[in-house]
This record gives sequence, structure tokens and C-alpha cells, in this order.
Amino acid sequence: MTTTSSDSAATAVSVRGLRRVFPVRGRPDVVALDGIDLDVAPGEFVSLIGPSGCGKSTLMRLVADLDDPTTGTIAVFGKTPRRARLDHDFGVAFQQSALLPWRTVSRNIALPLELAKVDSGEVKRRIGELLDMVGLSQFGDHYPDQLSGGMQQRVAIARSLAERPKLLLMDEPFGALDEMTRERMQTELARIAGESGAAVILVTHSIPEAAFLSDRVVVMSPRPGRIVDVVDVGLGDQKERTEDLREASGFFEAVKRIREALHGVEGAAPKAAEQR
Ligand SMILES: Nc1ncnc2c1ncn2[C@@H]1O[C@H](COP(=O)(O)OP(=O)(O)OP(=O)(O)O)[C@@H](O)[C@H]1O
Repeated sequence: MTTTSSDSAATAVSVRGLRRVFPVRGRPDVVALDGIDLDVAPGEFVSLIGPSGCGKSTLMRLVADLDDPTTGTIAVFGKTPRRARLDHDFGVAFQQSALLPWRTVSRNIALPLELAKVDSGEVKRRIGELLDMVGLSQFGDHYPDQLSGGMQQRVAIARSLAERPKLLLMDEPFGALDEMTRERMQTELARIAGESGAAVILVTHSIPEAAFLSDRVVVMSPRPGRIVDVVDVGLGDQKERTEDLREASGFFEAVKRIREALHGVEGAAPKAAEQR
């Protein structure tokens, strides 16, 4: 489903005719993604939602240069995903947060800044700012295994934001958090996205999370993973996504529309879970 400009340099992410097939020994190939066309504009917040196994993580991994398409193309700010990765154009926060266990929380957050050779005074200042943002100011000197899963996830999110990327790729970043922390992190993410102007692609299983945060919600179907619907959420600028929005009628309306789109998919593919 093509939705915005065809000028790929003016687009944060542009995906065309994307297909990813996984060969599986002794069994038919798995067509994880097929015929995916998607444009994400600079500053736009897009969520990917769909039944388990519909290819959301595969799509994210391809955009993040962690995997290669079978066919089709991906441009990230008009570049190949590899070039964009080398140019630090995007930050990544996936559920498996992959913190380095031998580095403290502060040193984990500092890593991308050190790799980018940012000066040490600025690194220190930025670490303080990021720890504050994710509510871990008291934990900078702790090691990852001294933190709960949710706290580790917040460190990973802080690290993904360290370089103020123009694009954030987030795969179920709040999946391990308790509900209260999850809502707080969503509100923080809306604020960060609004202030930084970064485009965000978020994989989520949560309909309210998708409604609260997104400009558009991309609904996918499984096997082969395709885009079957795109819901325009229409709840305004990220800066307006404050706690009050959770009680607003527009929010409930958006939740309803996303749920209906998703149930359409699940109704059409009742055996999705067994097909994995
Ligand atoms: N390396 C691989 N080898 C074989 N099959 C794979 C591989 N990676 C993913 N798949 C298959 O591709 C399909 C899509 O997987 P993917 O993890 O992208 O789905 P998902 O929508 O992110 O699922 P979930 O919501 O459960 O995280 C699944 O059927 C999965 O089993």
C-alpha cells in the first residue's frame, strides 16, 4: 500500500515489492513477507500490528539491515539500509535488548556516542539527560544483571535515543514492562518523538498502544505476510498525546477502528497461530 511521496530521499523509509522467503530444510519454504510496499514520512509514527507470525519482526530486521530481502528494495532516507546503519541514521530498540553485561548502564547508553566519537563532556551530559528521561537516574552505575527486565528495556530505549536519530525502529520495546510503566513509557515516547521530530516504526501487539502513539497503523496478515489495511489514527500531533488522550472519545474511536481492521485479518486467517 503506497501512501506518500515517491521521492525516496524525502521519505524516511520506502519499501517496494518486498518479499522474504525463508528456506526450511525438509519443509516448504516460509514466505514471511510478500508484496510489501510502504512509505514512512519523516517525523511520522507508524505502528505495525498483526497476528503472531505475520512478519512484523522480519520487516523491522530488513529495514534495520539485520537481514536481506529475497526480492524488493528498501530505502532509508534514500540510502540502502546498510549505508543508513553505517551513517547512524536510525536507532534500534528491540525486545531482546542485548545490553553488554560487562558495561554499566551509563556505559551501555554511552556506547553509540563513543562509537561516533562524541566528546566525553557531551557524552556525560547526554547520559544524564537520557537516564533522567527513562527514570533510571539512580542506576547509572549498576550492571544490567542487577536490573529487572523492564529496567533493562528502558536502558535499551535510552541507548537507541542517544544519537537523536531521525528514525527509531522499535520491536515490542515495552513488551516486558508492567502496565503502569508501559503507559508512562508510551507518553514519554510520544513526547520524545514530538520533540525530536524522529520518524518511528513500532511493532506492537497492543491496540491501545498503537492508537495512542501512531499517525498510521499498518495491519498485516500472516503467511505470506502482507499489508491488508492501513488505519489513519487522526489524533493529531505527537505533542498532543498526553495522558488525557487516554480518556478522550477520539482515542476510543481509534482503538475500535484498529480492532475492527485486525479482527478482519484474524477472521480471514483463523489458523494463523498453527501456521507458524
Ligand atoms: N530465520 C528464519 N527461518 C525460518 N523461518 C523464519 C525465520 N525468521 C522468521 N521466520 C518465520 O517467518 C514468519 C514471520 O516471523 P516474524 O518473527 O517476522 O513474525 P512476527 O509477526 O514478528 O511474529 P510475533 O508477533 O510472534 O513476534 C514466521 O512464520 C516465522 O516462523
